[in-house]
Amino acid sequence: MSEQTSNGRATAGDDTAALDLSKMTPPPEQDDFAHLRGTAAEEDVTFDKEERKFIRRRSLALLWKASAGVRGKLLLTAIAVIVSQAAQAATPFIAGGLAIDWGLPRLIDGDATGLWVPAALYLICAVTAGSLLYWYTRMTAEASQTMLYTLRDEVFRKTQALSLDFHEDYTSGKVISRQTSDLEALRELLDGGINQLVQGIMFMLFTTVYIWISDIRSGLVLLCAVIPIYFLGRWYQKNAEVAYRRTRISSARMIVHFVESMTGIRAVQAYRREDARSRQYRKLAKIYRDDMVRSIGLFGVLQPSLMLIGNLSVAAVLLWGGYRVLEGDLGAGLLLGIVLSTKRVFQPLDMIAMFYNSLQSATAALEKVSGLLEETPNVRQVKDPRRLPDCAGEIEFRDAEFKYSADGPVVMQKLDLHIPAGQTLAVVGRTGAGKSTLVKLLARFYDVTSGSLTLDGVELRELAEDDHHRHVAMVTQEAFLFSGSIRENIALSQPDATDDQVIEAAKAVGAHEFIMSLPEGYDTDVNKRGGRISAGQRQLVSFARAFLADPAVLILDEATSSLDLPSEQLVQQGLERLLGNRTALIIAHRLSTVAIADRVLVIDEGRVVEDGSPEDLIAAGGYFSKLHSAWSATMGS
Ligand SMILES: Nc1ncnc2c1ncn2[C@@H]1O[C@H](COP(=O)(O)OP(=O)(O)OP(=O)(O)O)[C@@H](O)[C@H]1O
Repeated sequence: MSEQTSNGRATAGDDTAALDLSKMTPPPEQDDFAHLRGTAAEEDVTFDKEERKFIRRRSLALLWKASAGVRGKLLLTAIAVIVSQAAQAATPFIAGGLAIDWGLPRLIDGDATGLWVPAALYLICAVTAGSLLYWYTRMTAEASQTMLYTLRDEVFRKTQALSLDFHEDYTSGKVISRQTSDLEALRELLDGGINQLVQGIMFMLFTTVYIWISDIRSGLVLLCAVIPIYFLGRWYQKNAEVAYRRTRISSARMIVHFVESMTGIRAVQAYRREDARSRQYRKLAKIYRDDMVRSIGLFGVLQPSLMLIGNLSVAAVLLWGGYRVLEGDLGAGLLLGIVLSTKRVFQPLDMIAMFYNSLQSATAALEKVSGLLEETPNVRQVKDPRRLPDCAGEIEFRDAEFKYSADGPVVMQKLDLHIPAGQTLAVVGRTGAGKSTLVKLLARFYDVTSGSLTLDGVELRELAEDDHHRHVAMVTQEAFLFSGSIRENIALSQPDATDDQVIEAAKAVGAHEFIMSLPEGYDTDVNKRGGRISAGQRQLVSFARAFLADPAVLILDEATSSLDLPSEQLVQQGLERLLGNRTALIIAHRLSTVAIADRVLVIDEGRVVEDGSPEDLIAAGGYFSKLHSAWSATMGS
């Protein structure tokens, strides 16, 4: 099917989807966590132990997969961080223990080694730490940006691939929130966080080791500090996990509301809903603000508490060490080194706490992103699809039934319908009758729930996706135009089309004249001033697009009253030229369209209630006959 209906669905054998977590999902009957799969539990805030484990595993699996191309780099970075931090942690001991206790007496005796040995060692450590810092900062940036690129790409690919039913529930606002604010939270973690963490831990580790080697009793003081730090960490983790999950949910709700208000700006302004929408937005923004304040508040407790523990430890080391210096048990230089190190050993805690903070935020974001990537499209291509190189356009529904969801109502009752190749079929019926559902099945936005639907005798769900794309095109009511020139918009279905082919298609549907009257003709940008075109002109561009695609079957969701009479006539002529001798299904809202149809199908409550030529149905005096009279009356005929 041509682009206009294409939702780029994923195929079963799609290997480019390296991060597609749905491939790891067991069949539902063997799945203990079916209720957490995909985006199902996205709005939940608390989980039991097993559920949390499952969600964490899924998030880590995603990170692991996203790191596939950069694991070597990450390992090298880790080694560089370790060496650099070891060098940096050694400097207070070179300045203290080595320079003062060992070097100074020698220097006083006139021995220059007392000066240059500590100086050279200090220089080596400083240069090593500095140059490695430069190198691993770059490496981390490269690795983290590569991972984010992979994730961004995958979120885009996945959301495009998911079937229409998913998007009808999930809304574009949520997708935008996943793609922007969630990935941004991850960026913060990957960009600086991990680096800081390894750096901090290593620095603390080496400094602690140096302190232990230099003086075991001061080391013991440090060990005591670990106990309150451990409990503080546990407390923070438990509370921050829930708090940050809440912020992801409230942030997504805020973005959804924003996107809806902006995409529906015409309706908002037409119905004067600006104030109401603003009020609602303010309410959601306030919830988000409060959630953020709560999570930052937790961090506000963590950070000063860590600082307090650090300062108390320094005081204890200084006090105890000072007494021992007085007793001649400890060198003054060494005490200086130990105190300096003890003070420094707690410095990275600040950084680690920050990391922990961004980790909690990123974990909550990762949970959502990994859930999205675990979703499976309902409409998929089978493993060995059937090919249909040439298509006449014969369509057959046999015993076909359809429900939008397993527990929902039957929207299309057992349908038997044969549409011979080349026939123009107008589908009419009251609102909610099931007209769009019928054509959506043919466009394969959904698969029939039972029975069969074939194109030239080939079951649609077995048909190769590209063949379906080529043979079936849908022109939607909205006639969506993408940013770019008119030429690009027409050539959307056939990017390799020559300029002559594009012009020929435009001429065929009667769009050439108005295009030539635009400031830059076919090169006019549809989103720029002067490039803005009317609803009828949009329809003509989309007809030209469909004409160029040259499908065997054309589906048309006809525009309703948005057209004035001259535009309607223009569009009508374009439509007739577009139809040619293709098979066409038109959801008809106009008398003129019904007049050119070979056959009319009246649908009511998911059933075909009338089926025949327009003349026969008018003569029969049923629903169509009444509709026809009503339409004729409004046309003044
Ligand atoms: N995505 C969906 N999920 C669940 N039910 C749906 C969905 N889309 C449509 N329906 C239901 O299916 C029925 C048929 O809808 P459909 O859109 O096919 O009607 P229609 O004849 O095209 O109406 P209209 O002329 O107003 O566009 C309606 O009862 C509608 O509520």
